[in-house]
Amino acid sequence: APVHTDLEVRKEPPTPGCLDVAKYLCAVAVNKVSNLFTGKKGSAPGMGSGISQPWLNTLFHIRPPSRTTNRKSMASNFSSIPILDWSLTLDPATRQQFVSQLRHAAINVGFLYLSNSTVSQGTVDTLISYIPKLFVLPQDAKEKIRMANSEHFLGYSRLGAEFTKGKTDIREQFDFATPHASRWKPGDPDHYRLWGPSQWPDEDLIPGFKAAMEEYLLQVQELSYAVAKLLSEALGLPPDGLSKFYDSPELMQHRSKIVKYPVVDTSSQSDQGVGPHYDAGFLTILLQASDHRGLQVQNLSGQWIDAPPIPGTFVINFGKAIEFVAQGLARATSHRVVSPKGTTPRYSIPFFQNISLDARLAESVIQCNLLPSFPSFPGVLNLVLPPTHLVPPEILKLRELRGDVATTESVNFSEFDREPSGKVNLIGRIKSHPDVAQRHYPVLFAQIFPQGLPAQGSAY
Ligand SMILES: O=C(O)CCC(=O)C(=O)O
Ligand SMILES: [Fe+2]
Repeated sequence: APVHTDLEVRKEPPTPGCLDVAKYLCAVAVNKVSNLFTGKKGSAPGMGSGISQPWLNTLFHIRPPSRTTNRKSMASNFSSIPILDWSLTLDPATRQQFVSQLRHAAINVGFLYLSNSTVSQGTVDTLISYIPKLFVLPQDAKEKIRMANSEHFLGYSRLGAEFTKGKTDIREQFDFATPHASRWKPGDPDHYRLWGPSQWPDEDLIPGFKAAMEEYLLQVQELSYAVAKLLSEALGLPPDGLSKFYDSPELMQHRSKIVKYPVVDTSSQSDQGVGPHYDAGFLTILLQASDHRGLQVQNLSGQWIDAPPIPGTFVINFGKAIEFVAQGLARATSHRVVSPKGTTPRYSIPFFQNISLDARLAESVIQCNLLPSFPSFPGVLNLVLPPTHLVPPEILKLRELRGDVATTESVNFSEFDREPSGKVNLIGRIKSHPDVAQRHYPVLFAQIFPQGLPAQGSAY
């Protein structure tokens, strides 16, 4: 598979000339004025303006987060994951304390535990009680809802179907998502087909499971929006500062999966539950659904730190999309799962909060880079650009205090600098599940896998 490293994609673009700058500003102005007439929400044009993205990167000093070896001391390096108490958010006297802790976790760790969240423990316990029943369903009942049936990449993946970094991931899983009717119609881009209905196991084989999972997804979805508001404040923005990246709730779909990591015996050559990777979106909310260690998180200098299950908590981590729009201030942290030892499997339920399929992240970075460069022409600029910074410069400075981050083995979701979010996610899904892609997205499949179907997909 043509897997790019972050460094490979960041080739030096040609230096733009005055004419190019003028061309860009004209394109922005036309876009802005046409938005006034069409009533569309304003956004600076990027790829759509006929100007290449690498060049926009140079023009507006877009600097994707660096992942080179350490140059500075790691004063803030971490050896454990902070635990944040959601009940602090309920009292105006302590809310700001939570926001500060969230800021620290987002900038310096990229992971946190959340206790006392809004998700009911009863809902969690009910869902956990279904997990063993789900995996002992007869194999033909599982295959009936296999992912290959679904252009939305939802459904069952048998053990060993994926790999990361050239090695098989030893896990079995069911992908489900929040309810959604596909918006795609002929002529729409392929990535609109990414979201659509889940495939559920037969109700009479596992009565009540669908309702339990849907209730869980609903509550975790609510929590994810509430966390995004606080994260926005932690990044120095108003509570709704990230809301432009989401469509209205009925147009959004968020994805989750129920994962089983079987025990591998000591003679096994591999204990890779899932190999090192980043998550894609803004937030992942993970339920560790059994009492097994296995999740590990890479700290700033590249050491693997355990994130053991803590009863009554969720693990929250940040994905490549938020790292990109926050210009590396919030970290997408590399993580992996090591297979459990002992006699019982490890279970987990990650929930991946999506952003709008149409969100073009590079454009929000352009806006916040351009404004401080031309402080003396605010009137003119207000005409051509929305007067919003994404992350205020004084908060962005905290990135420098953190220092650089060690090189990691994780490589994925590097296309946010040029593709809409939906396309980036679709590419990730195609690489993870090439058999599904070959069936439902033959053109993109052929671009990504010109040699044909690889033996396995690479789990993202
Ligand atoms: O199972 C876990 O604890 C984490 C899984 C994970 O990182 C993922 O599927 O993206
Ligand atoms: Fe992950």
